[in-house]
Amino acid sequence: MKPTALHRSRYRILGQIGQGQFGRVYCAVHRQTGELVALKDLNPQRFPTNRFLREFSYLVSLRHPNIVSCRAIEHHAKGRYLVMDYCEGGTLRDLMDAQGQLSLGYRLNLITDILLGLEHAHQHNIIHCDIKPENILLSLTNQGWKARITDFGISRLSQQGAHTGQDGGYTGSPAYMAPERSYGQHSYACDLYSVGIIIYELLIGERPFSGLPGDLILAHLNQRVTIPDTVPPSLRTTIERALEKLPQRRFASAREMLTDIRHAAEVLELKTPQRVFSPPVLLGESDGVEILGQTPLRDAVSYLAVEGRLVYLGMWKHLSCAIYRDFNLTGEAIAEKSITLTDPILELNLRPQGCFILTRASSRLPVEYNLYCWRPSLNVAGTALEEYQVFPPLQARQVIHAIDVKGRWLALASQSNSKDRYSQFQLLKLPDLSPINPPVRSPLPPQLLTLDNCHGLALFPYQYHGKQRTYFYFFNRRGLIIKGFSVPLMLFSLIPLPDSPYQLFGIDANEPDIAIIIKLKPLKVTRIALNFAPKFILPQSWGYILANSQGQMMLLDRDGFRMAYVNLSLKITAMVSFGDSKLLVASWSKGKGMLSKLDLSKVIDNC
Ligand SMILES: Nc1ncnc2c1ncn2[C@@H]1O[C@H](COP(=O)(O)OP(=O)(O)OP(=O)(O)O)[C@@H](O)[C@H]1O
Repeated sequence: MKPTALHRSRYRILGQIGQGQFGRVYCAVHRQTGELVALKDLNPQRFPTNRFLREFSYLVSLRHPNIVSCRAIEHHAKGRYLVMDYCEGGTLRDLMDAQGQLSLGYRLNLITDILLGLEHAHQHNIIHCDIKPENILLSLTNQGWKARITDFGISRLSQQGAHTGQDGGYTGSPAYMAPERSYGQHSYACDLYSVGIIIYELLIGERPFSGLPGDLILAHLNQRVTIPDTVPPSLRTTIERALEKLPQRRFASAREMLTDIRHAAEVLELKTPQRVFSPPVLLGESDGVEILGQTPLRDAVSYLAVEGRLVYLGMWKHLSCAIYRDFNLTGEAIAEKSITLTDPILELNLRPQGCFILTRASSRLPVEYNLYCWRPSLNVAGTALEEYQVFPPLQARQVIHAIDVKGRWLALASQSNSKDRYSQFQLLKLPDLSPINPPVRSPLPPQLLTLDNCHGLALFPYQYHGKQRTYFYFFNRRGLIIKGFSVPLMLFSLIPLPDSPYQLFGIDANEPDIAIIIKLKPLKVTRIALNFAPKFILPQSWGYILANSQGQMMLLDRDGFRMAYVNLSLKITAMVSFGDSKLLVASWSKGKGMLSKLDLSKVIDNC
């Protein structure tokens, strides 16, 4: 249940991100500035005031890019929140668990971030006492992830010295706990030991010791750390020194450990900035793709769309619709209809009313956009019929549009003149195009998209002073624009998942072989390394089909985990999915075209 007092607060809650021992954590956006924050709801019954004040006092005194800062306390009817910087990438644990293999340089960058944050805390006499991947959050930057330390709930001031029993039982995590912690000693070296375990885990893929808490404590005290030969020698010595049993034998400070890591990176000739991920290992060609049928094509098809048993094929100014016997598109088409438009096709959108076609006449001035709705059908006698609607022309230099999922309204941003980067943004009722709201002046968004039948999204990617961000503005069906938030990425086009439209998929414009999944409520960003830059992105109920024009195809599940890599060996010009696991692929090679009907179910079942 959302806390009611927040409705009147400066923040609008986007969703719950997590649940700690002491209360829930929400992702919220500042209503005026669009800044994202995490609101940590600290239940006064479960979170003692002394612990709350301790965490708060530590956090406000620590201002560093690698520490999650606390900005304020927000009081509400049932308690209080810590207002904190929001980290959209989740925890380091999430990144370690994700399938994408982080490049070595990038893993060292993350360690560097943690040590920079720790150095700052130690300079303020604060020992964190619970460094572990779950307490390292990730913020998105133009260069990738930035690691930031959080959760100073059991931290201590270094002057507090060695004593036990004041933590109320919150003594840290045994897997990352330095040996001396088990007999109540705290020093900066404890935190460096925990970083040593994280390095071990990041490089080797598992922790040096495992077992129940008691076994772990004994292992930290007595067991030798064995480091596999795969670890480069320069990093082996770093780990050995960080994991020394005696604190005085470890690095003297976070700065010293940092220098050591940087030296190791130099020895290994790891250049910065590093790619985030190593290219994924190809999963091999799959012979699981079944060809259900192939039909020759006369032209190179640029648009393909399927609605029930209707298949639309678009090329230049021509659109044809093949009508099949059933939804599996079995056999040959039983009827066909086609139209030739005055101008080239720019976009096709299937809605319950039919196929909305946007064309652009750039050879005439002023440039004219035309919207049509075309609906072929079959009568009981088996004759193909058609209904056709032409909307009034839109004269503008550039038009960006999105049609509501039920085809009841159209969001339109039109720019009349190239010197003016602003556009008129308006919602129009369909089918008569009567205005819903007076036009609003806004920069021209490269993409408008509808999320559900009441809400849409406008994307505004910007670049200034070398920094890049994409702003998300939401609008409702009455044309009211709600300022959203921004992410430090250049995104020009996002695709919603059909049954979960608040999950968007896109490609980082700066790294075209990195896919981005953005969950909007609450905001969570995932980056996925691909083997290629996809040209075709087909969202499915189970995940995503990605392909390039050379026929390389990758299947991802809904969270971006790689399921399969397939080489279709086709020069693809257009593709569309139908059913839950079937594809229609239009290809063109050496003057010959082919429409292939493929079944991916075996590939999907094998994943
Ligand atoms: N500033 C933040 N930005 C983004 N996500 C956050 C932020 N703070 C916390 N979270 C998310 O909320 C979850 C819960 O965090 P919280 O700090 O309350 O609990 P915890 O670390 O799991 O446990 P504990 O109660 O022991 O501190 C975390 O796992 C993390 O994913």
